[in-house]
Amino acid sequence: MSMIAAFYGGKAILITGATGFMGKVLMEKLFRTSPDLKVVYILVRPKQGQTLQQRVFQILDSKLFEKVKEVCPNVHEKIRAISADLNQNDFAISKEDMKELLSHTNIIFHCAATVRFDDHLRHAVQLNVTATQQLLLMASQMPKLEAFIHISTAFSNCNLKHIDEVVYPCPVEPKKIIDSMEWLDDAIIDEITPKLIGDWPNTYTYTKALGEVVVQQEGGNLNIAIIRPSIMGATWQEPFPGWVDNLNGPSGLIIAAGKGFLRSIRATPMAVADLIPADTVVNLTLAVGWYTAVHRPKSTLVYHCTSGNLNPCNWGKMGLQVLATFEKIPFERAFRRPNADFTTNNITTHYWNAVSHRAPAIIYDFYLRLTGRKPRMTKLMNRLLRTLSMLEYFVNRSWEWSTYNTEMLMSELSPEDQRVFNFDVRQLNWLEYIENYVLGVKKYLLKEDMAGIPEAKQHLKRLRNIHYLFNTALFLIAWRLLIARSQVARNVWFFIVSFCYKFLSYFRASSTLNV
Ligand SMILES: CCCCCCCCCCCCCCCCCCCCCCCCCCCC(=O)SCCNC(=O)CCNC(=O)[C@H](O)C(C)(C)COP(=O)(O)OP(=O)(O)OC[C@H]1O[C@@H](n2cnc3c(N)ncnc32)[C@H](O)[C@@H]1OP(=O)(O)O
Ligand SMILES: NC(=O)C1=CN([C@@H]2O[C@H](COP(=O)(O)OP(=O)(O)OC[C@H]3O[C@@H](n4cnc5c(N)ncnc54)[C@H](OP(=O)(O)O)[C@@H]3O)[C@@H](O)[C@H]2O)C=CC1
Repeated sequence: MSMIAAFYGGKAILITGATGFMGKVLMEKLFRTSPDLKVVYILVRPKQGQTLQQRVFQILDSKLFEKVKEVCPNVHEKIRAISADLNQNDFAISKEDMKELLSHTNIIFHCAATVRFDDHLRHAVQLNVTATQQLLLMASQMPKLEAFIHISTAFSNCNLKHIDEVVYPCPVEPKKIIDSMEWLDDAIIDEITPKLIGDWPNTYTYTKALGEVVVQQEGGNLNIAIIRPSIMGATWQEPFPGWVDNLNGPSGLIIAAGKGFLRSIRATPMAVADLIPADTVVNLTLAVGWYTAVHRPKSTLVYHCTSGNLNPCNWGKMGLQVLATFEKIPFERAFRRPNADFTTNNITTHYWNAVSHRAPAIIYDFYLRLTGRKPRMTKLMNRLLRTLSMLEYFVNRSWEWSTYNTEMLMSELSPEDQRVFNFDVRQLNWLEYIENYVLGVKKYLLKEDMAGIPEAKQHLKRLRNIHYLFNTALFLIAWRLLIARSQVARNVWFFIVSFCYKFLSYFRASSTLNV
């Protein structure tokens, strides 16, 4: 019997960010392994055109929850969606709901965050720092609370090269940042943002670092742990391989490459691609929840959920495997044949962006205009280039994350828990994982049917022929223009033609002799 699964039985669990990528995988695993848990409270913000219940049903109706519905048929009764907006005071939770949360909650998993790299500092601070502070305050009023698990990111200290499992101080105290956001106007915040974030690459990683400091400073007597996942990718094994439902991290780029839009990316092939499957993160998170509640460590422990130091894979290997998978499992209606490459300096990056990204987009938009349709490719391409420029920081550097706490926790688990809540990335076969990831992107993100693969392959063959035809025509036109203008080119041309003629004459003469 799994001790961790048994621990969550009968518990009231509060999850923020349950409608997000990690939150869904976390809920799924909780219900599948501890169907006898008491209730899962989820803080959900109302979305235009969707009630809270509709949002919950949409999640439960997805393929991700198929197994859960078998082991926990009354799962919908155990999820209690609470209307909440983490941007508001007291999260805009009603008095009755707040009372219920405060009096019942046993464990908190704080996953909600803004993960946008380019978010305005005010918004990023509000969600990633102030909301964390407010949640801690709520937690301190929960008499039955056993553990508070805060999800951060391994990149919260990406301004360092070697990162230990400790909370690092920030140059400006989070409290001062929170205060200043209250009275500074947007224009001034825009102006001081680069100075404030200093050597952090974006507001996301900076505010996640501030969030950790808040957790450490304001955790009081709570049993707290911080988990730092690296780049969360599709599921590895559970509930099935390849599940993914948003475009963050590599997923968006896999689509862009598979559809033929992405032709080159500025990346260092040998840099470590620190991907971590979402189910691995969730297994560690649940194990940490158990350990923190049962063993009550004296200080706040930080757990790195990374792959680089235990089972490293680099971007070169990952990119090649992604491309190899497109050969077997192509995406439908590709714009061009998937064929991307890495560039390593500014000049080649600009060159390939112009030749392989912007030029085809302009040509295609021209064609759309000619055929009376609305041009859209240039806009899409500009968006892709903007995304690439934001991700570049992470694919041209390597970091070392120590994993002492994570390894310690692994050794604390019973063999059964090590199996059921497996977070040992040494067992991960990257090539297999990446193939399943690409397949998952096709099935769950693009919603493409596997039956369409032969047609997709045919389409790619047509694109290849068009590509050859286009290149040949381009070469002939260029050559013709060159010959018209340059004596040297003419001489080369006559030399080639006479050489070919002589070769053919010789070949014909020798074949006649043989007869
Ligand atoms: C020697 C060998 C050579 C071999 C060569 C082989 C080369 C092969 C290459 C092939 C394949 C490539 C695969 C591997 C490459 C991997 C690169 C991976 C990079 C990973 C970097 C991760 C960084 C990790 C940091 C920390 C991790 C975390 O803690 S948090 C999670 C990370 N957060 C994110 O990823 C969020 C990023 N997104 C944003 O910040 C914003 O969305 C944006 C700034 C990118 C865009 O903002 P914008 O306002 O313009 O748009 P938005 O409103 O958000 O969306 C508009 C439309 O664009 C779609 N969208 C959104 N995000 C993405 C995305 N990441 N990629 C693509 N498209 C995206 C969105 O859905 C919208 O679409 P519509 O609804 O249709 O309008
Ligand atoms: N994805 C990754 O690669 C990594 C993620 N992380 C961390 O893991 C955690 C989960 O990330 P992930 O699941 O990918 O993120 P998602 O963007 O998929 O999910 C974010 C969640 O936060 C919720 N949320 C955002 N704003 C509010 C608000 N104002 N009020 C209430 N809820 C809100 C979202 O709700 P809604 O559905 O309404 O938008 C959603 O449920 C985050 O803390 C992130 O920093 C760490 C490392 C890597």
